[in-house]
Amino acid sequence: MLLKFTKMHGLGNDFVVVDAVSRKVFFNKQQIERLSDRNWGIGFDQLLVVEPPTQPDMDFRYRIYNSDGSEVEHCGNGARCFAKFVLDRELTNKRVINVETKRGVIQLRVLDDGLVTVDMGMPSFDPKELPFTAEPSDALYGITAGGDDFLMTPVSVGNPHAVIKVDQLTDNQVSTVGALIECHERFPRKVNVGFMQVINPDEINLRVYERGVGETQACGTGACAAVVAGIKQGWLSPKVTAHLRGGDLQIEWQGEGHPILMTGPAEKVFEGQIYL
Ligand SMILES: N[C@@H](CCC[C@H](N)C(=O)O)C(=O)O
Repeated sequence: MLLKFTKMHGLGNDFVVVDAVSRKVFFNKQQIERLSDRNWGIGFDQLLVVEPPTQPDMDFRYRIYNSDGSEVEHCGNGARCFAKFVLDRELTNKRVINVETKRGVIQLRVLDDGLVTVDMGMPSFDPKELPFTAEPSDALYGITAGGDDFLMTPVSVGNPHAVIKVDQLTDNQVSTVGALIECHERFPRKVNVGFMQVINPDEINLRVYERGVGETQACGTGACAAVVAGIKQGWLSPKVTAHLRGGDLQIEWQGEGHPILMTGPAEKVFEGQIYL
């Protein structure tokens, strides 16, 4: 089968986006792994599959797969690219779009300047949500990886994140510690690992070792997780600029009972077709 796709990115976190509204498309794990390969396929961090809604009052459903073929609950940069995709393809003309995801319903708002604000839903600090094996606590949690001890905040923003505050961001720490914690036995469904350097209460530097992918240029849910973790720990204010390797995201969280808002860009790179 010849598959039409659009290559997109949000701050360098890259996606292949497929229209499964106009024509049904299904992928198995092996196909996703092959397509995601940067030498043998197209190359992407996540595959986004745009489908018709299954519930009334919803505009679309979209499914998200990591490059290792695992299906995930949520993707911040992907959500913004999804919004640009459905508008560019004229699958909708709405600028406020309600979307079903595996994590539940999210709402996307396309702004006049082309940026997209995503209502990412409420965070949860309950370790059972990630899941993470620990007793509930308001404090930081300790974890040992590679013989070293780290303090982290486990947080679910729909998908699981472990946020570690560091003084300096280093390549070695992100790749080595990130890979160890991603697959740590205390996270039975694995975890995305964020390394956050607090510059001041309104600004952070962040690198994320993503579950099922490795380090990416940017992670939208990772930025949300880092900011809400920083607010929860008293380090950050309610509106924060997150500097990622691929650029900046604006994250807002007014505290318990409020959703997280994420604003940033979405870009189309090219369209193509490939044999599945
Ligand atoms: N890049 C994404 C997150 C994609 C899913 C993640 N790797 C997971 O397994 O939960 C983002 O921008 O949020």
